[in-house]
Amino acid sequence: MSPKKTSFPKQDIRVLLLEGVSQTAVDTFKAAGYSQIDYHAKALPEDELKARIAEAHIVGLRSRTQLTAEVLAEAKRLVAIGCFCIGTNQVDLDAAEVAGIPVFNAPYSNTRSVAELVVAQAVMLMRGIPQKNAECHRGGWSKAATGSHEVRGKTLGIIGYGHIGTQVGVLAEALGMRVVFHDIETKLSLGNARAASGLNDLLARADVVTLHVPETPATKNMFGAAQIAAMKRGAHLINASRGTVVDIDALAAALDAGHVGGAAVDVFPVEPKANGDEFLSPLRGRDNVILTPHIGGSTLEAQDNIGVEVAAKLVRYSDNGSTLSAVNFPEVTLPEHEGSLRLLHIHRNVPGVLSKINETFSRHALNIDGQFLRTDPKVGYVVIDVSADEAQANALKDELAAIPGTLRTRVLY
Ligand SMILES: NC(=O)C1=CN([C@@H]2O[C@H](COP(=O)(O)OP(=O)(O)OC[C@H]3O[C@@H](n4cnc5c(N)ncnc54)[C@H](O)[C@@H]3O)[C@@H](O)[C@H]2O)C=CC1
Ligand SMILES: O=C(O)C(=O)COP(=O)(O)O
Repeated sequence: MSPKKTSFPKQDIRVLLLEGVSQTAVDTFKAAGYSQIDYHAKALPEDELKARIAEAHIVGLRSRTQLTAEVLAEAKRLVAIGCFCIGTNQVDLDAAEVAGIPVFNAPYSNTRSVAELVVAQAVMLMRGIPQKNAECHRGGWSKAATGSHEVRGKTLGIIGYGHIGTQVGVLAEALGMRVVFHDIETKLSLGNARAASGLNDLLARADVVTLHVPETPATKNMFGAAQIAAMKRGAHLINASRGTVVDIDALAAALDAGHVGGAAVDVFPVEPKANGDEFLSPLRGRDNVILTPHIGGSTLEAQDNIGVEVAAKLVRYSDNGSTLSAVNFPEVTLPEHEGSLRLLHIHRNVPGVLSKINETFSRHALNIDGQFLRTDPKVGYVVIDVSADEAQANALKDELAAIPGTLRTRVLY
């Protein structure tokens, strides 16, 4: 990537990186000419987050930092947000959109890491290894096959058959498991996996149930006492999706009652804010539960790939205006604009804005080399490549900024 000049000099663009995102992200920004990088190994307390985000043009975070509407209200200069992970539920996506801020994530880079962990957990749970491990640590020794099973020939039920769920299915089939899945969308089955006829059908059949849905209003507490009761007695539950998806008290009760044979849980309704803070959960202290501190995607391979993927998307937006793969914003894929200046105009999607933009251009009688427009119900994003010098482009930018409904304007040289 060759450093390109933007209306706002690159050396003044401040990049705030939180939660110890990979060094590959820093390297990607630096290689693209961004030198002002404020790097933090941890999430920041809210007060400090507000103070730092007020100065930032680009922010990168993982799943812990909550970018609420209140925090975003402080982010007066912010042009883009990068979630260096898959989930984007920690960001108020609507508030970001109406502030004219696209949000990017890494939809694939850590999926394999989660899938490997989940399949390993299925094997461990079916063998009763968590209990045997705990017993040995206490000096116990109980060599027996009771309650210990191969996964071969057993049924894995996958709820949410997306990027992670499908990979879990493929790996599980390689171990000889039967795979059934449930999704709200019609999905192409990979291998011999089969769609269940509904969630209850899956629960009635599965020896191990694993959740891979995003956090949405519909998935909050979607796995409660009724769903747990519908599982086969002694079946195991794995949750590496989001902590809010499972009613954790209902799970604890079902484990105590022996209805659920074991569980592996990586995500929790409330997670400690920082390493070293106490982890509180009703699931603590049970030998048949594998507890992990939200590390499903935390492998060096995944983190390095995510660093490059998300930083490259942020650089591309900052340098070129492309919003390809933004999760909350009209998506525009843009060619390079050699020989033209590029004006970006983000506005509320209300009647009359486009005609005012076009009037502005016709007043200046400049040659338009390219025009790109995408809208969604809330926001319109117009990109105009124009043969103009810097002074003309800046004059145009000021006029565009004055159009009622404008959220943001930028010029890319
Ligand atoms: N533990 C960890 O460290 C990690 C956790 N995750 C979590 O895993 C989630 C899933 O990741 P991907 O597979 O990449 O997402 P994805 O978007 O590719 O797949 C999610 C699937 O769930 C389905 N779905 C949505 N609502 C549903 C519902 N109510 N019932 C059944 N299916 C439903 C969707 O149609 C989609 O097929 C992420 O959103 C994130 O929250 C992701 C990476 C790491
Ligand atoms: O990718 C996700 O959605 C995850 O849950 C991983 O989050 P993290 O980057 O480990 O904070």
